[in-house]
Amino acid sequence: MIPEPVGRDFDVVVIGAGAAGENVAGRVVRGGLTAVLVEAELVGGECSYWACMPSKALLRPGTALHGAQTTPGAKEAVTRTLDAAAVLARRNYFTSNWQDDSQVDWVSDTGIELVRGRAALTAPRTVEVAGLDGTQHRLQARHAVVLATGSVPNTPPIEGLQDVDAWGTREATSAGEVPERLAVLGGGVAGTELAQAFARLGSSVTLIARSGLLGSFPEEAAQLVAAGLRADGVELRLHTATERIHANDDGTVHIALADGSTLTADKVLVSTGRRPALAGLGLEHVGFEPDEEGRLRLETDNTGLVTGAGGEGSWLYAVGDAAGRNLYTHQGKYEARATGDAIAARAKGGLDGRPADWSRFAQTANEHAVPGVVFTDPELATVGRSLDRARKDGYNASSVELPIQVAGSSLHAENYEGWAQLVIDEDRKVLLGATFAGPDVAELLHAATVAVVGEVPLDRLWHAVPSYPTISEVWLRLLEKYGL
Ligand SMILES: Cc1cc2nc3c(=O)[nH]c(=O)nc-3n(C[C@H](O)[C@H](O)[C@H](O)COP(=O)(O)OP(=O)(O)OC[C@H]3O[C@@H](n4cnc5c(N)ncnc54)[C@H](O)[C@@H]3O)c2cc1C
Ligand SMILES: NC(=O)c1ccc[n+]([C@@H]2O[C@H](COP(=O)([O-])OP(=O)(O)OC[C@H]3O[C@@H](n4cnc5c(N)ncnc54)[C@H](O)[C@@H]3O)[C@@H](O)[C@H]2O)c1
Repeated sequence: MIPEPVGRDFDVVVIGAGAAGENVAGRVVRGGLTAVLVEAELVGGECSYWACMPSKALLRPGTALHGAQTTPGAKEAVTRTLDAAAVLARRNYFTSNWQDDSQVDWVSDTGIELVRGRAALTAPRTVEVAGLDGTQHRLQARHAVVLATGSVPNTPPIEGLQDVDAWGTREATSAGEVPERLAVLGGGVAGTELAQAFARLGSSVTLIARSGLLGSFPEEAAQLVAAGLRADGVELRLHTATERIHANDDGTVHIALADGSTLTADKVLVSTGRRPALAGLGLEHVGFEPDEEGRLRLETDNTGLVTGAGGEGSWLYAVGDAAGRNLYTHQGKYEARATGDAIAARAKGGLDGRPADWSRFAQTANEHAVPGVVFTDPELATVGRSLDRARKDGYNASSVELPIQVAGSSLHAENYEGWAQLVIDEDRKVLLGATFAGPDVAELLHAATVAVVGEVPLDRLWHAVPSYPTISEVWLRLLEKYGL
């Protein structure tokens, strides 16, 4: 017999305790409301244990070593390759050995209630949880339910893939061993970063992508990353579909490509994109039906409020990967701050309808200034609109681009190669976007984000003098090339 659920009321029920869920719960509590977080796995979510933190921990030692190897005077001191065991151990440290105690402490210190279990909506404002300890919970939300359930990996329709013991990004980022031969399927951010990480740890890596590498980034920038991977021995099989995969008797994997070639690997990593984790959440009980492909999609307004949810008033929100706009931790946390503040304000009657752009309740940066960094070596950092996107969005846009060749870059590393681009709104003379590629350019990005968000006029940006001799001097060269 299924026991009667334990019923409790909260102002806000947040499903999913990843970065986005934690932040939305934190904001509503700060706003004077009560909140419960429901988590089926580890408090902290994908980023802490199987995504950002472990992947960057795997990449950073290789970047540091390569930095020394490209700096005469230091390179003579480098006599060995990476210590893979030490890198994996440091990665374990950064995932807290997949223990969530410190994040659980934060939740409790913040005054948020935690329920461990799998949650689903059974009616508007009603969430039932199958507790991991066997308890059934019925959580009633007075003001809002927030979906912060993250995303799940896409599985490409490749014959035989289901029968192979392939890695997803979870298995790759938590790997205990470095495979001798690794085949990576997918040329997006995850595939590119992990291909380089494992190549530098000693794997012989082949990356197979049905289109180009990092196809959503400017071509010149992506080419620098491709050159970096090739220099590390990664074989790039671009514009090549994968037709069939099967496991050999000796445990290796045979991969047949559409161009007729084949390869054998000890492990296959599938990193072919992700989609919002919305299945099994009971959304059919509150008015949503899957599309013809069986997938659920939610539309949200600029506060994260889901449009079209059944029941009285505005009560269903989605943030982070679950909202499906920008699959980045920092942007999910940004959405969570705005959504949490909007829920608290609405609960007190302090916010009616759609907030003004750039108000604290609106996720306006989602439309204009999303930053992203590909943590390969060289790095690729971009914010805002590409030239193409800007023109498609109706802007009278131009661009200016340059190789990064300033005193700061030549001091930074021998044969420093980089590329930078600004995208400019010709009508308002402000920045719409910026891209930098090159060793250690990630930290250049926030200056560009500030300029895009602040809509700083170019003739004022001219007065933002980059220190000499830093790589940031490329800003000056770009503005000079533009005509200032
Ligand atoms: C390999 C890799 C590397 C990445 N690196 C970066 C990076 O360097 N920088 C960056 O900004 N982004 C990076 N990302 C993206 C980043 O990981 C995600 O954008 C981020 O984790 C999303 O946070 P979230 O809180 O929305 O979802 P998640 O972190 O996925 O959290 C969702 C939580 O909800 C829980 N949950 C789901 N369904 C239920 C349910 N029904 N009941 C209860 N709990 C539930 C899950 O267990 C999970 O803990 C990377 C992604 C990958 C795959
Ligand atoms: N540094 C970071 O911030 C970082 C790092 C890793 C991942 N992420 C996030 O995680 C998300 C997932 O990363 P990802 O690299 O898996 O996704 P992605 O969308 O960046 O790349 C997916 C790749 O898989 C390919 N692909 C898709 N379907 C395919 C199919 N059927 N067959 C073959 N190839 C196929 C695409 O062409 C693309 O190259 C991204 O949206 C990204 O925002 C961020």
